[in-house]
Parts: sequence; C-alpha cells; structure tokens
Amino acid sequence: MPPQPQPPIRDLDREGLSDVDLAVELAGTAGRALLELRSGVGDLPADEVKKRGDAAAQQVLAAGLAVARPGDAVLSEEAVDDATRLDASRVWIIDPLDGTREYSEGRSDWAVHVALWEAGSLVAGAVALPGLGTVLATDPAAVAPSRDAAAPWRMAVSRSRPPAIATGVAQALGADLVAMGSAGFKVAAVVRGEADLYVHGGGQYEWDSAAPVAVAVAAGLHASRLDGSPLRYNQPDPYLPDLVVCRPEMAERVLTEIERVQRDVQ
Ligand SMILES: Nc1ncnc2c1ncn2[C@@H]1O[C@H](COP(=O)(O)O)[C@@H](OP(=O)(O)O)[C@H]1O
Ligand SMILES: [Mg+2]
Repeated sequence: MPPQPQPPIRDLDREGLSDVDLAVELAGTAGRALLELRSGVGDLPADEVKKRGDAAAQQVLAAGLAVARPGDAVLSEEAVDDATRLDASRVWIIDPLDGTREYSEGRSDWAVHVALWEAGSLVAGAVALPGLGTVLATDPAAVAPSRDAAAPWRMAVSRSRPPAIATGVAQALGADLVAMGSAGFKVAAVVRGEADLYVHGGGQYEWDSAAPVAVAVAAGLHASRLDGSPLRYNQPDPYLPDLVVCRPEMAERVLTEIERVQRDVQ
C-alpha cells in the first residue's frame, strides 16, 4: 500500500503562529504520523518501511510549510534541491526522518528535524523524538541538567558509521562511547543530559544537523565543525560532513583532543 496522504494540519496559516511554534507543531505531527505508520507495517521489509516513513513525513512537513509559509524556500533530504533557496532570505532545512535505519528496526532513536535559516543563521528549530514522546525546541530552550563532575564523560557516536577518530578521542578524554542512531537523537541526548558530547565525522548533510544544532545552541551548548569553525547552512553544496556538540565548559579540551587524534590518524 503506498503512503496515504495525511490530512492537512488545521489552522497552520493562523495569524500569530511563530516560526518556532510552527516548527514544533510540524515536527510533532510528522513524528506521530511516523509512529502510526510503523504500527501498521506488519512484516514489511525494512527498506519498504524506510521508504514509506521518509515519504509520509516529507508529505506532512512539505504540505504544512506550503500552507503556513508559502513564501519561504525549503531544503529537504527528501525533495529535489531547488537552487532558488540560495537567493532566499528564509529557508526551512528539514530532515523528515533522521535515523531511518533505527526507525525501520522498531527502535526509539530516530527524530524529525525542522529548522529555519534566516539571513545567515539558524533562527528557530524543533527536533521531535517520537520514540520518547517529546519535542525539543529553540524557544522555550531546553535546559541541560547538571552532571556529576566525578562521572566519566559519555560520548555519543553513530552506531552504524562511527567516525575513525571515535575510539582515539574517547580514550584521550577518558570517555565512555555510547552508540546511538540519528544525529538528532544524539544531539538531543547531550541536551537531555544522557550524553556529554557527540562527535561525528566522515559524512553528513545540512538537514542532519540544522535543527539539532539550533536546539543545542539555544540550550547553551557548544556546536561547531570538528576543527572548531562555525557550521554554515544554506550553502550551495549541502554536504556538511562533521560536527561536535558538547557542554560548553568541555569545548576547549574536546577540540584540542580531536585535533591531536586527527593528526595522529592522518
Ligand atoms: N558517512 C556518512 N555519510 C553520509 N551521511 C551520513 C554519514 N554518517 C551518518 N550520516 C547521516 O546522518 C544521520 C545520522 O546517522 P547515524 O545514525 O549513523 O549517526 C543519518 O541520516 P538519515 O537517517 O536521515 O539518512 C545518516 O544518513
Ligand atoms: Mg538525516
């Protein structure tokens, strides 16, 4: 059965709906649609579940943005890239289903990403974590819980494609590696205090990190490329292969160790 068209979300064009509230509503609605779809897939092959999930969530987000913000551009993992976004002042950067593999495996570590880039910066965002029944946003910003200073650091990495430097950086920091799916889920783990840092290298795209980074920065966390330079969005080539998100007090040491380990790996 092909993905069923979702009913339009009501009143998305209502006056006064802020960009961040729109992001939260869209990410949450797409997340619920994904949960519902998964509950009915029976024993469909994983590739079919991935395909249907990507399509269903894209449909919810694209339809919602078309109604609520018809003048804005959109950059999505699940749509053909339209170069007019490069001349637009407002661009929604969305990943309808991040952690597609984990979604298809019935796990909870996947996410829906909705971010708004405006005139050079990420200005609003939401990351839905449907498996946890929650949505993190830029406003109100999340508050990372305090941590036990004596506890070893927990470093989140991809469970299927951990970066080459993962083990070296973890060793240098005395950190325990925690493997999870989805860039959004891993950034959210740092925001939620389930991990202390997330290190990724070797490949990713703007949609994998835009909304998570917006949420993390709003929560006061450090987010940058592995070399410490800023993450830039709405670039001609959306390939944005690496990032580090961590508690701000750790950033200097983390970046120093990443640089050292990268030098040794080369
Ligand atoms: N080396 C790589 N090249 C391209 N994309 C990568 C990548 N490693 C991770 N990603 C993307 O980053 C997201 C999180 O990956 P991971 O779970 O491995 O941390 C996934 O997005 P999607 O699930 O939206 O495709 C995945 O495709
Ligand atoms: Mg993704």
